[in-house]
This record gives sequence, C-alpha cells and structure tokens, in this order.
Amino acid sequence: MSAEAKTPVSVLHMQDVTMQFGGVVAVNGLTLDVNEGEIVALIGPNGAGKTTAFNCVTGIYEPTFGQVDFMGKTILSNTPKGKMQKMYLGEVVPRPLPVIRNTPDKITQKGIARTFQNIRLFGQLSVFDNVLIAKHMRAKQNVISATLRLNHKEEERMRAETTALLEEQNLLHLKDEIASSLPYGLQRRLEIARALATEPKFLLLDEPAAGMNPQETQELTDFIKQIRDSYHLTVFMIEHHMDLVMQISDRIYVLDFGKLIAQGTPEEIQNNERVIEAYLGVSDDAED
Ligand SMILES: Nc1ncnc2c1ncn2[C@@H]1O[C@H](COP(=O)(O)OP(=O)(O)OP(=O)(O)O)[C@@H](O)[C@H]1O
Repeated sequence: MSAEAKTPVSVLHMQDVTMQFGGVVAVNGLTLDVNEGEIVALIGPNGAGKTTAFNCVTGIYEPTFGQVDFMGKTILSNTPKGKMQKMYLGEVVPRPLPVIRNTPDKITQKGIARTFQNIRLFGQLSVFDNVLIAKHMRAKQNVISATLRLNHKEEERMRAETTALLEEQNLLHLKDEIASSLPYGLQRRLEIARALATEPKFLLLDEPAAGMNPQETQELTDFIKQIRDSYHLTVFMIEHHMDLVMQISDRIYVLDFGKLIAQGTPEEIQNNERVIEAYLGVSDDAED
C-alpha cells in the first residue's frame, strides 16, 4: 500500500489578527497557519509588524481584533469595543468575537515558548539559574513555594532536569557563569535552552541570528533543525538573514505594512514580484 500524505495538524492558527496602536495598524487582518513539525518563517521589511504579530500570539499584546488558536483551542480573541471601535482602522470589518485573554505565563504553560529580538536573559544570574527559573514557570509552582523551596522533591526534579538540558545543549560546563558574561552567540544559545526548559510544543524565535556572523548563522541553521527534530517542536521564526530563512523554512509568510503580501515555499517566495518590490522599494514613477 502506498504511503498516504499526512493531513497537516494545525499548531497555530491566526485569524484576522489586527493590532492597532493609536493611528498605526501594525498588524492588519493577519490570517496564517503553522502546522505540526514545520519550520515556518515570518519575514518582511523593518517595521512590517512581525514582532507585533509574535506579541499577539504570546499574550504580550491583546490584539485589537481577531483570534489566535493553539492546538485547536482559542487562546486569544478580541473585538474592538467602545472608543476603540470608533477608532478601528483595520481592514477586516469586525464581527463580534468573544473576549478570550491569556497572560504570557499562562500561554507558556500551554506549551508556547519564545526568544526575543533583544536577548532577555536574567543577566546577573548564572546560566543554571536562568534555566531553572524557566523550569519553575512550567511547573505552575507559586512564587512563595518556589522561593522557600517548600516542595523539595519537585525542586530536586527540576534541578536534575536543568542539568540534563544544559548537558544536551553543551552548556553544562558554563553552568556557574553569569549569563551576561557569556559571548553573544552563547547568550542566544542559552536563551533557546531556557525556552526549551518550559517544555514547549511550539517555539517562536524572534531574529535568532541577529548579530551573528555567517559561520555562526550556519551553525544556528543546523541547530534549529536539530532541536526541532529532537524535541518534536514546531518552529515559527522571524529572521532577516535570507540564507538561513531559505535553507531552513518549509514555508514562508511575508508581511509588509502589517499585511500579508505573500506565502509559499522558499522558491516561490524568492521569485515573488510583490516580495521583491517590498524589499527593494518601488518608486512612485514605477507605480504609474
Ligand atoms: N508598542 C507600540 N506602540 C506603538 N507603535 C508600535 C508599538 N510596537 C510596534 N509599533 C509600531 O508598529 C509597527 C510594526 O512594528 P514591529 O516592531 O512589529 O515591526 P517588525 O516587522 O518586527 O520590525 P523589525 O524587523 O524592524 O523588528 C511599526 O510602525 C512600529 O513603530
């Protein structure tokens, strides 16, 4: 019997997501899917709305309008109300959606982890403690019991898991180093290890290769594929390094001025006229 093509399982579904800051519509009616096991890139020129889109998935922003589903369940949903309804500039005419909110920590506990464009480690803490804190976030321990280490068994388990994760990530020999003292490339690796400590199903990487040289970028390309496979992850990534994006992505979405202008395989995107125009800019004359 011939192998049948698997039906893709949606991990992330964004439906008509719009994020407006005053008069700026940073993300405008964004609808996209990321399926189980994929590496999907979100690209676009500076200011296109990529990080804002990530912030709408991870609960940092409450979208002005739209819905975000994770593993088939709605985790965020909103409709502009009151003053915001009058000011609404999104192009999708809002239909009433229920208001569903989740804070970033609740979203982490559901299995979504991320890294940031500007590395956000606890700079004065050790490598070990940076990862251990992420373990606590996953464990839903309250702050008091975590601080006083009331649950010894649980604490021991998390410390053992932290050691194991650092070992897997070749960072164990650095466990007592202060995070901010590490070279930049290792800080990025530690940030990813910290994200993995929350045991995510879905990993969002915001410009993971920022500031890296070509060799480091190539190593990162291999590393992302390797963690996708060994941790059974689905990866959604913002990146400006086109070599990395084209080598690693199963599919690519392109944003420009908050709107989706293209989607497809790396080959399709490389040859897409609208994408080329968005990156190179089109003069007024050329539009006539
Ligand atoms: N908190 C905010 N308040 C007001 N405007 C914002 C806010 N965050 C983002 N913006 C605006 O939204 C637009 C999209 O910004 P965003 O950072 O999402 O773009 P980006 O595609 O991630 O850019 P880059 O590639 O340069 O990181 C920009 O015009 C930005 O100035």
